[in-house]
Amino acid sequence: MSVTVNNKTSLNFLNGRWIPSVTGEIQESRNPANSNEIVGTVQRSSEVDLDNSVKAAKEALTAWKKLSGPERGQYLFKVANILEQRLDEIGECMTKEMGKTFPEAKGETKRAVDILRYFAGEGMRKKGDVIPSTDNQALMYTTRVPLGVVGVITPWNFPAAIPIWKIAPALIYGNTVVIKPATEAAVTMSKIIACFDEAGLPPGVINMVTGPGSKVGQAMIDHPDVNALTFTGSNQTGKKVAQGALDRGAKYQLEMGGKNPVIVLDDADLDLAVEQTINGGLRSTGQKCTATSRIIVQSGIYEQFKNKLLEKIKRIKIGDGMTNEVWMGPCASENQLNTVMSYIHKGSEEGATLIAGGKRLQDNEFADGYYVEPTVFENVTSDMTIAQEEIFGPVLALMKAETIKEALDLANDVKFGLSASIFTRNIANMLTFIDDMEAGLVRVNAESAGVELQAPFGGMKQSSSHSREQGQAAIEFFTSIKTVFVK
Ligand SMILES: NC(=O)C1=CN([C@@H]2O[C@H](COP(=O)(O)OP(=O)(O)OC[C@H]3O[C@@H](n4cnc5c(N)ncnc54)[C@H](O)[C@@H]3O)[C@@H](O)[C@H]2O)C=CC1
Ligand SMILES: O=C(O)CCC(=O)C(=O)O
Repeated sequence: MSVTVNNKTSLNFLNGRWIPSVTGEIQESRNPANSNEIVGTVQRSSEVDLDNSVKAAKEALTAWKKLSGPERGQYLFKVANILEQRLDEIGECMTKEMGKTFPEAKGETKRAVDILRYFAGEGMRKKGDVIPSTDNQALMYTTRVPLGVVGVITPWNFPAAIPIWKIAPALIYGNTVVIKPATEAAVTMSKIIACFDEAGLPPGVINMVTGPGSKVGQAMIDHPDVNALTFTGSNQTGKKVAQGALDRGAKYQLEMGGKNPVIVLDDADLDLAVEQTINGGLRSTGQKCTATSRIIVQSGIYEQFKNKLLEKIKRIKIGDGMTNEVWMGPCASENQLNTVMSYIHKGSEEGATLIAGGKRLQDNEFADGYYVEPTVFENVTSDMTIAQEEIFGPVLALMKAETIKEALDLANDVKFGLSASIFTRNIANMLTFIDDMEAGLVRVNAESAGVELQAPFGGMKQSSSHSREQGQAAIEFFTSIKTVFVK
């Protein structure tokens, strides 16, 4: 098989200039649908590059934070307009780089445009309150100030939306930014950063350094001039971010894993429940932190639900996300494929019953990609690894419950608490679920994934650092409150 190479090498973006890493090293980004295709190359940077970018961000801070909110907003509107003109180009790059289907990739890029516009508008909104003082001759009020240099560490599963929902609020509230994107999505990120460059943001306001998390990411965690860190990714890395930030008193925010349940009760609309379970569990090849991974079904409709689910899963078209009819693409990388396969083996070893899928696809058009069949287990018990750990792949675990109480006990019996949904027509059951489900995002008669940019997003338990991102919640992380007393 011949190797297709896109010769374009993406550079780091530092102080308003595109420059190579001081290491002189580069790293390939390959298409997970066809590993012979090199999508681009990115800089394999070092701690020195990171340090240089933080210096640039620090220097740019004074002038950037002195601009008015509406002035900063104008820059973000410009970025949004440029990005909007490139939905196809960036969507295609995303599909080729990490495998999600083109409609999903383009939709996500459009979401990034909307996020930019939302936060651009925030520049016009109030950032404080007048509070009555006990002294009737005094004026007391709150205002908000930026944190300084914000370090952004992002994963590969949402290459546009996640970086933008961190960068846009950071910038609008007057911070400057250094981003270290996941290497698996770094070519896409550099195309997005090009939109900031073309919008003419002052040099140093936004900087991008690509490279290994263990070097560049760790250097960002440890850097004394990075005032705050915002992270999305695995729990393992999240803990390192938190510990490092705590050690030096930096502010931090983490969004991490999920083990999200769907509860299907006897009175549910079964067709809707099946459709939404598949959307929530298998879209993006199950690589969302809000993806459905456990399906807890009430015993009265268990067999009926299972049969409908299996019937529908059989019809899923798998393949290269750039092909029109394809519904599910490959895993994002060989590493991720191996992780998913190891969980599938573990599921069988621990006694769950494999009732659909379970294999890597390697014949014909799948030969050079990281494809895995949509997989369903039943007879899954809560003590099994596949019922407890985040798999991040197209693997569903069916569990049976007699009552809503039992279903909720199972649903809550994990260390995570990101998202959850229930299918029922009974309002009392809906309200019980809304009250008792330990998750930051609870959804009724809708899939477990589905984040809206204007609403707070974040998890309970070990899914997050208990903070929220997006919507009005973003100001809480990206600013510091000052209480002012004037007499
Ligand atoms: N909650 C979510 O949205 C995501 C969860 N994951 C979970 O994590 C698993 C592993 O995926 P990875 O890509 O390896 O996640 P990861 O947590 O290693 O990577 C996320 C980001 O952190 C960076 N990073 C890695 N090590 C670092 C360190 N020591 N210091 C600072 N930054 C560091 C990476 O380069 C990347 O930019 C997945 O199988 C999935 O379960 C992965 C991506 C997103
Ligand atoms: O934005 C979304 O649709 C989901 C976000 C998510 O699942 C993730 O961060 O992995």
